[in-house]
Amino acid sequence: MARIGVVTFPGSLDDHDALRAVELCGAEAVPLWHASDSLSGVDAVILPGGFSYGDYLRCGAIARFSPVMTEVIDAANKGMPVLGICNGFQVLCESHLLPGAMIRNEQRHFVCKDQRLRVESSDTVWTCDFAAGDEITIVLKNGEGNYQADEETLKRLEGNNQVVFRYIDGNPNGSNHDIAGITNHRGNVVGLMPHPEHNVEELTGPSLDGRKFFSSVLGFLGSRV
Ligand SMILES: NC(=O)CC[C@H](N)C(=O)O
Repeated sequence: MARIGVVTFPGSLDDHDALRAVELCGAEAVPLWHASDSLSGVDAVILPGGFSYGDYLRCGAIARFSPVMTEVIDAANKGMPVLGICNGFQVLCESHLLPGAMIRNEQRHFVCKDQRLRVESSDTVWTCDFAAGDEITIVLKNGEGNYQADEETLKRLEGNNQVVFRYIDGNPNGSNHDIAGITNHRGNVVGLMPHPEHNVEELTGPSLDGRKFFSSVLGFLGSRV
């Protein structure tokens, strides 16, 4: 059975939902601690949502220096699947595993809503069960989700098909090019602001669209073994 680790930083909020989603989708969920220098032999890592280190300095700026991140960066550079959800996406940008940066939402307040997205790329280990062009609904909840990158970086992301998710039916936070999620060149590291781990059960809704993130990576790991 594939083993997927979920890192808990001081101030993480959605680590338990991520662990639960991993289990619901058929993998072994492995809690990982920010101060650890081991990934406990996991096959993939999720950096969850929340307010790591109280969002001091900038969201994700302190978490990036956690001992466990040295291991995550090393494993990601060797091809391990890594998914950063919201605060996790912010940590991935601060770690330079993904380009660009997040600033305060354009309207200067926290946004919490069911967000429509278009899947732009199924060429990543976390989205291979989607088809490019699929439209999905995933919960969005953050204060600093406004994705910014310089023109050259945006051009490169668009040209290499590294924009994975785009906001549709309105841009909720001012992100450049309506970007909701991106991947690295290799397609093993994905970061997005909306929360797939909250969209895996009928009871809580608003969709089951989050399940495909987990089935995608399980398929990838299965085919790799
Ligand atoms: N839901 C989250 O992960 C929140 C991320 C971050 N703390 C923000 O407010 O932007």
